[in-house]
Amino acid sequence: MANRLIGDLPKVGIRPVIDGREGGVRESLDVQVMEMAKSAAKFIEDNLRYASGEPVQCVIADTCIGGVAEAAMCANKFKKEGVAVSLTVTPCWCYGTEVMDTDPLIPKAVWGFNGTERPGAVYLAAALAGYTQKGLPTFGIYGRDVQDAGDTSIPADVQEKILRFLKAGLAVAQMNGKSYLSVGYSSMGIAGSMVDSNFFQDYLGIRAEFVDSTEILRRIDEGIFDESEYEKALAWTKENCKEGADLNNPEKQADAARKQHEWETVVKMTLICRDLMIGNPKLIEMGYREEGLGRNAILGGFQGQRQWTDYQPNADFTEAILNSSFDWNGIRQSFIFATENDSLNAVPMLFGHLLSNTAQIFSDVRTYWSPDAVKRVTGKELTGKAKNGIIHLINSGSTTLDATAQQRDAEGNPAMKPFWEITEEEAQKCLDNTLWPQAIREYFRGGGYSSQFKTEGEMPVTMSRVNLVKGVGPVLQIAEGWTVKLDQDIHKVLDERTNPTWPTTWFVPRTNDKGAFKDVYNVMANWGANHGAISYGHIGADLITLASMLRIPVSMHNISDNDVFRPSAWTAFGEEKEGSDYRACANYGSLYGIK
Ligand SMILES: C[C@H](O)[C@@H](O)[C@@H](O)C(=O)CO
Ligand SMILES: [Mn+2]
Repeated sequence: MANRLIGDLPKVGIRPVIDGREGGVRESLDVQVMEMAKSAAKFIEDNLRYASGEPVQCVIADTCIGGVAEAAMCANKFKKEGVAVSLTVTPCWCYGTEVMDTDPLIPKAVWGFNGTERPGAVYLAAALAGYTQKGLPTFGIYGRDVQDAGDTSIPADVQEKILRFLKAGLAVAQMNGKSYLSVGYSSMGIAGSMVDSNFFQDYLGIRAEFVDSTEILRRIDEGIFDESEYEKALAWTKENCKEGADLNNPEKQADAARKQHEWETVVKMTLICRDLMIGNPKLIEMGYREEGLGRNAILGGFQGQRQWTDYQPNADFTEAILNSSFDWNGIRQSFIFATENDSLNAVPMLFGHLLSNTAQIFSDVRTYWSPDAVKRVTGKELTGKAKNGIIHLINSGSTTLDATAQQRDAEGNPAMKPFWEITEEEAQKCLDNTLWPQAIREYFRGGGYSSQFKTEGEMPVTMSRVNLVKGVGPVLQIAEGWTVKLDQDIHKVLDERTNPTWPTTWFVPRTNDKGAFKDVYNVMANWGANHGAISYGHIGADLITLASMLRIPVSMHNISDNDVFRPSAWTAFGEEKEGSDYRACANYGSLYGIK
């Protein structure tokens, strides 16, 4: 397990704040306050991991913070230690603005212990008023039930909020300073593939890097890849990636020599795209230092259609393998690599990956199938979760093989797990449940191999998407729901009406009878673009928290109001949560934008 990007992993800073009155009050609290910080740190280190697998690291201030000097000492320590998210904790009254964390770029929360002997919760209210007055949005955490003064346990509702805040805060920190790698540029007029470097820079702290697709040809032609890894990768591919039926018209079918060439090319493309993203020390040894350094890319996309795919094998294999949690080198952290260079779908994939540590599905949000239409074309009824209609998620390339639903959670349910929990057998099953048919040459003149599978199980998932709206900026949409397994007869008829060489996921969003979630049809009708990013698990509430940190308003979601956790200042923008979110995001503006 290793962080493969340049830059240290961001740490969580814990700030124990205290009533600074020495000569009785402070002394009576010092131990308890520091204990609260230590128990928070232990809880965090035991429960959270970075996407690269390491346990999250905490740093605690050297002393409790009773006033501005100790606040400055703490800020100094945090800077040296690489703290990027801060959690202030206290069971007692402290001096609001005197002990605050004033770094505007660090996501921050204050946990005020709900006791009444020493009023932590009343400090919390004073502190949050100060943060709001100074334009430093901060999350307030305060347990529902009063605890006894000596109680060092963390109640469940507080635990949930701490984890939600930190997952989102660490996602903000992990992406900051990294790159989006655009291989090629705009694909078939898809607006999301007209990569907006100002959006990436201002909202995410990510630089957009552009590499023309000819660089891939150069590296293939000049042998700028690790030849020994290529041999290993090709042998592994031959053994583990079974070729599917060639559904091209006979006159369009490639001959065996061409097919062999295409396999070799797509394997080389995979190595090269990965090297472009994160570099490769082997290339440096080979004398290609510039290439070997890579581009520090935490996400990327491949234009493909059409200039590349009209001429060369498509990148479906490359994208699918990079987005999976395993390859010829074994089980590893998945990459985030969008097809059609749809950067606005790569971003929610990155959000999902950093929040859940799992591989992500990229898909066209292709068809809404009503129960009546399914009945008409198959003669059969949709049942179970699917009974009110389904959305067909399908696309060439990019869908992670983890989405075959061959991994199992602790209870034996289908799952997509963080890579360190995936077993060799599970990875093998994902591969065994995938075929690789030749690309349909009417679409892909240069050929290539698409992954073909269906998501064989019911899993909780969350679909999300960023859209850029002129005059507003980015907005995020979120739909929690489930993948569903259809009767094979229904699946076959519906799948064959589309492109049966591609991976299929049947999705049912959770509906609630109102607005965009009135029914399944309305979810599809309200989706802002042709693509969706689908993450394992119900992570909608985490996405909402993350979006608020990045000042990206959420335009559509089906999360219960009780789970919406945003900086306390949002309440000052009105009671109706969607409107207040837009106003708050507009007021604070992008996190990294220089105005
Ligand atoms: C082959 C086609 O051009 C597909 O790539 C197309 O349906 C899309 O995926 C559009 O996003
Ligand atoms: Mn597409």
